[in-house]
Amino acid sequence: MSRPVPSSSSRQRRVLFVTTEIADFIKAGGLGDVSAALPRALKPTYDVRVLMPGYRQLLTAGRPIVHVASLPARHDLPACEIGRLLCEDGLIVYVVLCPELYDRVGNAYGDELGVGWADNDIRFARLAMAAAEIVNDASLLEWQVELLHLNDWATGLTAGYVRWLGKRYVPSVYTIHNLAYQGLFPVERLAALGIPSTAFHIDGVEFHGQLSFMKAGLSYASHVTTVSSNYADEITSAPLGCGLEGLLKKRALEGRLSGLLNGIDDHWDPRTDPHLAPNFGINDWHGKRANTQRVRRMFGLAPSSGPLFAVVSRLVAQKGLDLTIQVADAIVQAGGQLVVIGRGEYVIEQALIAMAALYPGHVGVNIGFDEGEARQIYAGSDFLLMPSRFEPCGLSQLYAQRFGSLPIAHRTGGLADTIQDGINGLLFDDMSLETYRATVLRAFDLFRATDLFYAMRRASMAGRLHWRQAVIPYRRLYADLLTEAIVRSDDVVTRR
Ligand SMILES: Nc1ncnc2c1ncn2[C@@H]1O[C@H](COP(=O)(O)OP(=O)(O)O[C@H]2O[C@H](CO)[C@@H](O)[C@H](O)[C@H]2O)[C@@H](O)[C@H]1O
Repeated sequence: MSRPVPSSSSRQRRVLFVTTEIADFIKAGGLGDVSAALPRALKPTYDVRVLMPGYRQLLTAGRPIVHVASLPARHDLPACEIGRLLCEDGLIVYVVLCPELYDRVGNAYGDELGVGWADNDIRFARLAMAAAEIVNDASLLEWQVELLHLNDWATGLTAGYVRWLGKRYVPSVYTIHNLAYQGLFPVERLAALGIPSTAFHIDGVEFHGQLSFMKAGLSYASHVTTVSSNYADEITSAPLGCGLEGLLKKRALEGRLSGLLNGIDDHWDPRTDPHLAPNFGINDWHGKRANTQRVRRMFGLAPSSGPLFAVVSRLVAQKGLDLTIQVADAIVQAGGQLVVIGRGEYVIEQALIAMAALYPGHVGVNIGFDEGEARQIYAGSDFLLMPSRFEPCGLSQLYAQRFGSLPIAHRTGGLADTIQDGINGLLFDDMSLETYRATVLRAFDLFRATDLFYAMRRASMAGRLHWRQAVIPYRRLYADLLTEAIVRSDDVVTRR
């Protein structure tokens, strides 16, 4: 309690960014990257602080955590402490300290084998309730939250708790990074989680007879965003609306659904990335080739002058790995090679291992999650395969482009917004094996047309979608919501 809270300019408005991953400490996918980059990009303008669960990865990161507040048990949510951790660059991360819920071996959502924790409703309701309590009681952290920014289903209940417990209106932004994960639980859990039964209706948290954390966020947040404008459009109808298209369409018509494209930050730069040997920039194709040879060695591939294809992915149905497994033969027959790093569903892992066994020396698979290796693969590959069935934004293709690896992707979601066919990658329109295979074979022609290939590589490396630009619409949205809050708070006080 004794450490002084680093002061912020009094003119900066206070934003609590609630998330379940941050790449500094724990990352399961793109949410971890965004949670590390977006609050930092906002910091020059807003006093943004992060709130997240006190996973083992944070407790053992070697950074001091100062206890700043205690919260009582509520319903079946255990009592917890709030700790404050200061990142090296000054970003403040508040940590919900509740060892029985978070101090476990595994990732943010499940055990080492990827099996979701059975008490995830309690785990993430505890996080959401902590956020709402911080919003409600300015004395807790001696820092009055003026705006909440929530991310994905695991934080969705926060918007509900703020409304149910709230003494004042606090505007909230709810960002959908992936609508397919909804956080559905049996209705019988309402009381345990402290959700009023009156909220269990079609305009509240009910989804086909179940409790939906995702829907709490969509129903109660002041504004919903997602991570590309194309995906924002796609989710207002079936099938990508995942059953929530009606509500999302309504939010869109109210002007309360926006697609704000993700960016990438300075850490993703082949000229300086410490994982690469050697570093390289645009036109240093010799340096890039040295990284290709290194990846071949890492995966035990034979020497080759053909193109190297890569996959860096969570291994889930969304990412279309089944199709990539079916084009492996065409890649090898045409003189190419393929490397994969990924972790996820057991069936997909096993199918990839079986694929690698069929093409020794030409296809390599690493079942794992390794940031350094992922970066080496982006740097060493010529093409990144991303036949996603849907893709809210996608960061892998952006990293690949920056590292001079041309993405080959399905024209969907953020992939369509960030890849220009024939300029900085290749796109195919329909999600069929034939079209995908034809596009992969197109890549071989491109690889042989050296001038065009290098021109595209240059274009992809130069086209930087940086968080410095990507943050601008978030700043505007925050400003609009804060202005609107002045009016709404009077209204809420009158209604209560
Ligand atoms: N085996 C492995 N080893 C090391 N690193 C690995 C890895 N597998 C994946 N990664 C890394 O995980 C991240 C993946 O991010 P993406 O945005 O491409 O997809 P994801 O589906 O996780 O994110 C969701 O949220 C983000 C953020 O909004 C959206 O862009 C996206 O469309 C949505 O599905 C990248 O940083 C990638 O390098």
